Amino acid sequence: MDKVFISQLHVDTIIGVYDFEKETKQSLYFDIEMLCDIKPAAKTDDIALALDYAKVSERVIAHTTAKPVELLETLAEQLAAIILTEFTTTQVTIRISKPAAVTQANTVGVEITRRKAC
Ligand SMILES: Nc1nc2c(c(=O)[nH]1)N=C([C@H](O)[C@@H](O)CO)CN2
Repeated sequence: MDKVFISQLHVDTIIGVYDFEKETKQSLYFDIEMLCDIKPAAKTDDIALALDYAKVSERVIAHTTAKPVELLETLAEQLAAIILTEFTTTQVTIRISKPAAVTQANTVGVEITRRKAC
């Protein structure tokens, strides 16, 4: 199966468990892989038949900045459900990195893979 991907999409937003995290935006980075068949788009050279990574990126930014949540897990599950519902992909993998969360680490985060229900 083919993939459309988004690498290191940067979004500043309110996210976190602790009180101090509810006042200042922090950086998140998203890596997203979406399984799909790219042949219809390739054959026709038509963006309407493509899984549009720009539209997915806009949707991820809009949702991530709309309503704060505490856990990266919550955000990852919400975004996976949105992408599987609104875009023509059968499986999505979302990795969210929060580099400022643990000073001793380069970055930390979560990764999930979810499939469209049959
Ligand atoms: N598995 C997770 N662990 C932690 C999260 C999280 O979202 N998922 N969040 C925090 C805090 O918000 C942290 O980022 C503050 O340093 C801690 N652990």
